[in-house]
Amino acid sequence: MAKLQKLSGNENEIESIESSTSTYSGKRTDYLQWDDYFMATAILSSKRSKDPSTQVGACVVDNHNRIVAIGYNGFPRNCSDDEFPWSKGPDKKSLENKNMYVVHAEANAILNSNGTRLDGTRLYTTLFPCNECTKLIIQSGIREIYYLSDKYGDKLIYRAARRMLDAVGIGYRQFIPTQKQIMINLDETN
Ligand SMILES: Nc1ccn([C@H]2C[C@H](O)[C@@H](COP(=O)(O)O)O2)c(=O)n1
Ligand SMILES: [Zn+2]
Repeated sequence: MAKLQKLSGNENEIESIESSTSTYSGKRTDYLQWDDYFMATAILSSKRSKDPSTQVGACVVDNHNRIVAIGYNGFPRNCSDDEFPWSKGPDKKSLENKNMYVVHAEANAILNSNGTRLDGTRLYTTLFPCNECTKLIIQSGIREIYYLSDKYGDKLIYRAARRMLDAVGIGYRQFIPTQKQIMINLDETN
């Protein structure tokens, strides 16, 4: 609980005000910080993914903190989630391997940007970008990457991704949220 102090009518007397959620001005203090908001948006977007093992979400933000693109991993438009495989099949090269078909979250976000230029923007993604998405990130002008997980970081394609990002000077940083949990009550009315 935050403890605020203000000078009362008697200038020597200090009045203590207990407040948990607002400042003296009345402003809420427990509002969502920008970075948490953008990563939470990426996480929310990942909830749309049908991938049973890894759901990824991505959110692109401009210099004015406006969200300009969002995406999650899924099959291309009109490739049915009920017909294409969501497993990895017998091996990497099998037609039954989802990776033959899935569009990654970061790629979908870039493709969903609706013609908005992405030069100078930041990418918030729940998983570190692979080499293919990194090529798109570089070409689209994204300048900074915040990621939550790097669970495949040792794999060759992710090492290639880092090599490209380092070469072109795109910064990447693991995101540490300021709050662990955000509750969303879809039934909420004010
Ligand atoms: N940066 C990334 C990495 C992977 N994805 C997608 C591709 C798959 O749908 C899933 C990974 O599946 P797993 O190998 O864990 O079974 O995540 C992505 O969108 N962005
Ligand atoms: Zn990718």
